[in-house]
Amino acid sequence: MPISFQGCAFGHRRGSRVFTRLDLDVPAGRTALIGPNGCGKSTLLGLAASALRPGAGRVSYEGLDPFRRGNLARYRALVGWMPQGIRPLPGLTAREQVGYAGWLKGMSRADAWRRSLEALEAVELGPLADTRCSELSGGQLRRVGLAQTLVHDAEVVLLDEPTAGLDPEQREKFRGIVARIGERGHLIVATHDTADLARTYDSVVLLGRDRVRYAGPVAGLGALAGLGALAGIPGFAGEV
Ligand SMILES: Nc1ncnc2c1ncn2[C@@H]1O[C@H](COP(=O)(O)OP(=O)(O)OP(=O)(O)O)[C@@H](O)[C@H]1O
Repeated sequence: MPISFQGCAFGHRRGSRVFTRLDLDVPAGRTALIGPNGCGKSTLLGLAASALRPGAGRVSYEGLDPFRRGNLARYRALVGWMPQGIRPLPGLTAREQVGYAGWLKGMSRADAWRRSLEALEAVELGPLADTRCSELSGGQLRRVGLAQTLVHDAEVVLLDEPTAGLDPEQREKFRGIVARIGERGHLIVATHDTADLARTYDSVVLLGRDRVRYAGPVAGLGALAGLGALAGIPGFAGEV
């Protein structure tokens, strides 16, 4: 199991809890994380990325707990995270921004620089490597964000709504890139883009308020759709 949540409690503010006791083994391979607005998808990814620390319980990747002494840097080198809202760093080109992300993850400057171009090529942005990020479109900037998570060869890639706000053409391109990333390691993608889940993902985790309603193969979601359990998930067309 790539990422495991054991009895996790978390609230962004004192007195409010997104999770009171989350138990979840995220399936291996490509997993879509779906659920209604505000159910905690971004929070779950933030916990998986070790950007958020559970108030109780633990999150681990193959047994590695990021908050155990001395583990944090190693954990973050293994787990890449693309949060919502990638911002261009002032004055930096796409390659510089991606290389900087690699350096922050502990790569040498030379390795980060070399790998940054490969990561940009993996997201089909090689030709724009020397363009300033501030001049890129929203979809292109999202791909820079994706390259930032790939630059250090993470074994698990977490993407928070990577296709939100993209036009259908860019969305389709993104799906292809996501499918290729899934071939190299584990991938967990929070998404409202639920059309055609079976084409892009192996498994689905359906989150409800403070609980996991389903975790398993995409095909198993069909039965839930029949029970109306998917009502209220924006964009969910019913068919998977
Ligand atoms: N920084 C924050 N401070 C306080 N509350 C927060 C913060 N971030 C999220 N929340 C609250 O935590 C809950 C879960 O939010 P989260 O963003 O994880 O849900 P989500 O499923 O990703 O939502 P969406 O589908 O709308 O992106 C919501 O009630 C939200 O209002």
